[in-house]
Amino acid sequence: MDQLTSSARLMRAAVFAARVHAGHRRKGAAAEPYVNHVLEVAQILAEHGAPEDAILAALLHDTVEDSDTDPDPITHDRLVAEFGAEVAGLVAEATDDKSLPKESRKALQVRHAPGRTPAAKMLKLADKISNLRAITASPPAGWDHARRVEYVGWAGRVAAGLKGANLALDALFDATYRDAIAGLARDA
Ligand SMILES: Nc1nc2c(ncn2[C@@H]2O[C@H](COP(=O)(O)OP(=O)(O)O)[C@@H](OP(=O)(O)OP(=O)(O)O)[C@H]2O)c(=O)[nH]1
Repeated sequence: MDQLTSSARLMRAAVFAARVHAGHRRKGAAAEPYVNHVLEVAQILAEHGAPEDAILAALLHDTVEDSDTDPDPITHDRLVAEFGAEVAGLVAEATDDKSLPKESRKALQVRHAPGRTPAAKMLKLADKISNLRAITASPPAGWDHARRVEYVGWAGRVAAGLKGANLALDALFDATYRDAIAGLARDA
């Protein structure tokens, strides 16, 4: 990997993610290809001065979590081999333990946020920015108003523990959160 240019590394990660997520769709009514989300998270980071390893990890951040039932799941060791230990470590920080019940996973995201590394904080904050934008623009089919309110409130509690690593991202989260609240108020 070391001899690749940074744009070659980025494109390698983008293609890797596109292949892993080839059969995945977002939950929103528009059912966008899942890879659109990871590209958006990477774009948010690139536009707000995040380190390159965080941008690569953004492209890859759901590859382990979302391939766990595949015949050939993506493992941490595979990411280390393909993209290096730094990037694989950031993906690991952003990966939920899907063996836990959903309520525990959600509580752990809030509890673990303040102790994440700075690059992982940026990645998770950009992830929440993308998910809040999606809640406003194309809410998951079947999510009633109360469920959207619950999600937005929970995302705000996770984000509170992620702030301080990148002030521009903090400000973008706050603006996105305000838009999400305004959207919920309009729909109430
Ligand atoms: N808002 C939104 N979320 C979607 C969409 N499509 C897929 N998702 C995923 O669904 C999760 C929210 O759905 P929930 O029912 O609350 O949780 P779960 O999928 O983890 O069980 C988000 O997790 P998360 O914990 O917020 O993010 P992550 O840390 O897993 O990436 C996100 O990864 C979409 O169109 N809009």
